[in-house]
Amino acid sequence: MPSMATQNFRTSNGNFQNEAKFDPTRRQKIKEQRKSLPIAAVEKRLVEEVKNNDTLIIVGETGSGKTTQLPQYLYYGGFCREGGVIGITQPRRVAAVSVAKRVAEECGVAVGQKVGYAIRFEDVTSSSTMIKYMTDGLLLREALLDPYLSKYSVIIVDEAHERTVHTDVLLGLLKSVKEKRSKFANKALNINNANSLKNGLQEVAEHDGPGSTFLKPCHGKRLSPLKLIIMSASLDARGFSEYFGGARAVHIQGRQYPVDLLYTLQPETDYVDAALITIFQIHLEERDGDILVFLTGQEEIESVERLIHERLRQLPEGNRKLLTCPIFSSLPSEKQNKVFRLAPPGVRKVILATNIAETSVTIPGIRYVIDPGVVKARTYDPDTGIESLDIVKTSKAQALQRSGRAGREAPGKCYRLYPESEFGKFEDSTTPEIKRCDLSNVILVLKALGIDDIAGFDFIDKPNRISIIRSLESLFLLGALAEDGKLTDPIGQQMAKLPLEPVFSKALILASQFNCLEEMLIVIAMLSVESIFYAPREKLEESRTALKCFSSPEGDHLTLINVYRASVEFLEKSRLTNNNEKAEKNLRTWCKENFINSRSLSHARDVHSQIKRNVEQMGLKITSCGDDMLVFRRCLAASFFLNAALKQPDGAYRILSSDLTVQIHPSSVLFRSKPECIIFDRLVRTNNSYIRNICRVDYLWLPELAPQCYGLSE
Ligand SMILES: Nc1ncnc2c1ncn2[C@@H]1O[C@H](COP(=O)(O)OP(=O)(O)OP(=O)(O)O)[C@@H](O)[C@H]1O
Repeated sequence: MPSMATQNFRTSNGNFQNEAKFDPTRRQKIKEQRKSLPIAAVEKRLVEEVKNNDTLIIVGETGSGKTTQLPQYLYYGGFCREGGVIGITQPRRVAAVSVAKRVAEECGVAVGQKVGYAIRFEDVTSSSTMIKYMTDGLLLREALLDPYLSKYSVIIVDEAHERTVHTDVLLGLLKSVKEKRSKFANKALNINNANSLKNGLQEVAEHDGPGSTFLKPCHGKRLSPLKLIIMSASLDARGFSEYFGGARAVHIQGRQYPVDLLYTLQPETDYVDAALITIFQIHLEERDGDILVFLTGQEEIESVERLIHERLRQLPEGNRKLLTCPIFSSLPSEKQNKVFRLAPPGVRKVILATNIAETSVTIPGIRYVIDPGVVKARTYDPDTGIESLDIVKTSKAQALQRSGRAGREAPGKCYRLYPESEFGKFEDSTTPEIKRCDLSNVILVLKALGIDDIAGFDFIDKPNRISIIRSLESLFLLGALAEDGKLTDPIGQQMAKLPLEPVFSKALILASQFNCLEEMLIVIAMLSVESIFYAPREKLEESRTALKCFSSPEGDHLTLINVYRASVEFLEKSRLTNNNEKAEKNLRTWCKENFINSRSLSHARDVHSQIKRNVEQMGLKITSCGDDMLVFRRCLAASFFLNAALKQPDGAYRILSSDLTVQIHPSSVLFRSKPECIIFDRLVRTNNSYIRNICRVDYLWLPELAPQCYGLSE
């Protein structure tokens, strides 16, 4: 075994990362696999292209090796020689984590050494990290602390075709950072002594205008020009090239293995049923290989999982070796990681995934992909200010990405559950998310970066003007923006520092004034994860009885506090007589008995410690309101006032800020009691518009605590 120093790294949430594995046979296999990738043939040319061009657009087939190989080529090509880091952004956490793990393995190091990743609430990097995978949202946050992104020598924006709101904002930001760094480097080249270097820096800062924080290069290093690479398998290279002033675009030819595309003869009326039939058809008729099925959400995935198990029971014993593996964004990462493990020999794995498995990831073993051609996408109605999730058709680019999850280790097949003629009618690419989402968060980040003229920001696609106005309005009402549109000090500045939705950040800041920050930290952590409670259909009554032990007549927020505190109390007691591992195990059993999703709860505990650290760093006072929950509810009303609703004679609710009529979701503890006035956390649209996470408030508190919204006009 080669001797190489390995070290365990602790993540911010205290977990240890995998140690590097040095199985020589596997290393040899990986080495050969890397050599056979289409991108390997053009390694030298690609490095030259990056040397010669400050902005480069790379388009290459799915699986050709862009995400895993290019950063390594650049590393060996000398792009980290002066200590610069190669940063690669991904739209999704699961891709950032799984690709970093793969590349670390290819390099023979433990994750967190030379190769690491950072996602919200989890940083697995160290001072020796030179290749860093991260989500695009995380890089945006880094820009708040280091506006020149000075530690990076190269930034690769991967899967740019997805056009997430973060990718779009990042592209605009990187365009300007790149120009400034080039200007800065040119200036520095012309300057011979330290004094004039200082003047040169001053000049750049003055040119950048008031409010610029770009005076000093960070980390005490000289800034070199930033190399920017935009990458995807399905990119409108021309549009991106134009946006970057005629940037060079290169195409990597060839794919690793062929993928056969199969279409249905007729349109399917029930895609879930069609998916089920196809799963079993493959399972019973096709040779070895795992199946990846794209579905639209957690509920659909869980129901398909149940149906698969039901149908399996009807098959002869020998045909039952089919293992289901769900993956969706609210699933805790340890569970998400399960899909990357190979099934035992002789067992076929069927992965039921949302579009989080659509790009970048390689799931070992996948030979078959089932694509119903639909996806759940964010939509935003600027007239009501309401954001919702709707099921829509995928674009051609998405279909291509989905089929590209097969054919990565061997030839594959993609079953499209629609006729070929339908495919022709799909949009070429997905509508950029920035055109269909609430912009408050983005605006807050841009303002914190000193970009005040939001409408004038150089977006690759401009968002809707009404959406901008609406989001500016809500930030103003939340007290984050002053009348001149600038971030307020300290509220707006503090809100921008927290990696949370603006309303959550505001709630934490207000809670320190209301002396209930301890309670609010718990609530925000619990609201940041999904499905704390689970209610299996076959045990509905039992789960309802369990919930009653925690439920508060005041609503879901207080109920969540009760659950969190009861779990902490249980864990502390258990630790008195057990070691930590056993105590955690006991907690999982306690969760199971109480129909609480132990993984979600553990995720909430991680989020809690992270945001607690954040508010402590900001100097906020963490105190408890004790038994006086009225104070806490008043604080909720003062924060979530934009989500206040009044009961209507028919039992429905009217949202005061938009006049929209909604129903309380059946999962709420207030579903039956239906108080007069409430605030809620989120709206979900299925056949009905439902509000979730609800707390009873007093109608009269609204004009008192949110006069900017509900004050009586004179
Ligand atoms: N975790 C893994 N296990 C096994 N093979 C892997 C793994 N990750 C990558 N590979 C191999 O490396 C190849 C290249 O993957 P990579 O993600 O770099 O491709 P890509 O061009 O970025 O694809 P995409 O456009 O789909 O993101 C895959 O096709 C696969 O053969």
